[in-house]
Amino acid sequence: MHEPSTAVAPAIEISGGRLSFGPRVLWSDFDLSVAPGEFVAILGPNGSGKTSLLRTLLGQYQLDAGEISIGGRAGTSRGSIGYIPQQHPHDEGVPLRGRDLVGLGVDGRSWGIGFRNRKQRKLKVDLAIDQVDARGFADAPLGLLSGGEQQRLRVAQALAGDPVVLLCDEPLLSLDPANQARVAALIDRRRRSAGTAVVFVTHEINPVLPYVDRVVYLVDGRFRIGTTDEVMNSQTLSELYRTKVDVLRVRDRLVVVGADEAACHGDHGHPAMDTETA
Ligand SMILES: Nc1ncnc2c1ncn2[C@@H]1O[C@H](COP(=O)(O)OP(=O)(O)OP(=O)(O)O)[C@@H](O)[C@H]1O
Repeated sequence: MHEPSTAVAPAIEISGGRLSFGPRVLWSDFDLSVAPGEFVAILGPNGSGKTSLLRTLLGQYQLDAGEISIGGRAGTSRGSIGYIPQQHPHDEGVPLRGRDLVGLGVDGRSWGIGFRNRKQRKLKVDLAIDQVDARGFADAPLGLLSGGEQQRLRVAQALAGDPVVLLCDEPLLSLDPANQARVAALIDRRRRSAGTAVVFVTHEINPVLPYVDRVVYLVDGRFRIGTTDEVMNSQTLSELYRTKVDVLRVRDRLVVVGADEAACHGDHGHPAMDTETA
């Protein structure tokens, strides 16, 4: 497991956080401190508030109560956060090259238009492209690239601004297993080399299992935060889902049995995790 540093300010600190929409409280009394370089997976059934947690960190949703700081500074500051969305293929007609997409991540950091800054901008873009091994296709039109190639460029875009925190919203969805492994490894490499804290929303923990330091598991207003072993066990998930859930380790994968049914029959309305088919 990655050893988080204790000497520096947390990359993310949420204390006493509460978020609700009308009468629905997604979570309250939520305390989470994420160290630089730490990899935190956010799990839970559909509608449990995973994306809303990311949106709160992005400053798009305001807490009803509690406080957030990023990199030791109160509030959320867009410049210190990188964001990787779900994989959505770009249309073939999109008039952007991969390099242009990555450049948008650099421009978010307010580079000027002078000659020197143009040169620095190009260096930054090249570096980000190299970090995801995308030099071979970065100049091709985005719409002609595979889903995995596009997603690697989105990782580069999110990292181009040297963020303190990298927020990932199911970035492996609809990628094939080889590309899932590749994108997950890229994110892991970055947090180890640059101390970027990673908050990774996912329905499927297995592709990131080797990298996860801690899990935040949300179910219907309840949550548990701990190491993978502390959270991903039969007792803890049965308590969270309020029904019998079994967590089995099969080779190097986790198989969760019973959570899908619990989510379908509970208030959540949709299946929870697809690890049963893992
Ligand atoms: N802006 C909003 N206004 C009202 N309700 C919202 C808003 N954003 C989210 N919600 C509600 O909050 C709940 C949690 O949504 P959220 O998208 O965070 O869940 P999730 O765990 O990410 O789900 P999924 O796995 O389906 O992506 C849902 O019931 C959703 O309808």
